[in-house]
Amino acid sequence: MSRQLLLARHGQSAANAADVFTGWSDPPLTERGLVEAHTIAATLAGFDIMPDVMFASALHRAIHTATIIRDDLCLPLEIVSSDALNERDYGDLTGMNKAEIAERYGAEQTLAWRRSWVSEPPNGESLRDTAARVLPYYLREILPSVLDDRTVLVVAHGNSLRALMMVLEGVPPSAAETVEIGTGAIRSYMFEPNSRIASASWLAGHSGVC
Ligand SMILES: O=C(O)[C@H](O)COP(=O)(O)O
Repeated sequence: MSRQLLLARHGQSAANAADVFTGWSDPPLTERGLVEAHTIAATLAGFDIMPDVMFASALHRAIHTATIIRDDLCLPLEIVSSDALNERDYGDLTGMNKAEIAERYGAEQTLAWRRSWVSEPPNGESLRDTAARVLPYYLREILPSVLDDRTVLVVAHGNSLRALMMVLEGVPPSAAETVEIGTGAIRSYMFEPNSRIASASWLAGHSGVC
């Protein structure tokens, strides 16, 4: 009996390394990102955790990270991929350097675009918008597997996972900026049969650079 949900952020991408807003753009993993993906697998193995269901977004950096984890752990699984788990759409900020945007629009506005619950980047999604597409998918596709006594691994993105974590952990919108998941980090939840969360913990650090 397991009922364990694991959320892992993809390894570092080329856009993360260049400090640009990534959003729905589709850069590859860097060398460091590849190492982070292998490290996620090693960490899970170290805890004796073998996922039996795996989800990923439809973006390359998440699918590649999930594939490395699956192959390192020799798991005979198909990775279920969905764009419902994609990164928040950063709209017109996509591809722009984060430090340059902070200089142009100010640190406060940039922080609001990056970390508030309701602030929408121009032509992009707020974190609330991102939650509104992640949560139905979580309730429909992911939670039923967890409650079916599975160990479920979801490989996705900084903001699609933040949105999910906020709801799972009851973090109010006013505290949105306190929730962070770095590249290669793993958040683990154990569930009770009634779908309540019994415990939450980090299996790997959440203080990545991006
Ligand atoms: O899309 C991005 O740029 C990153 O995945 C997350 O960026 P953020 O830390 O600015 O939200």
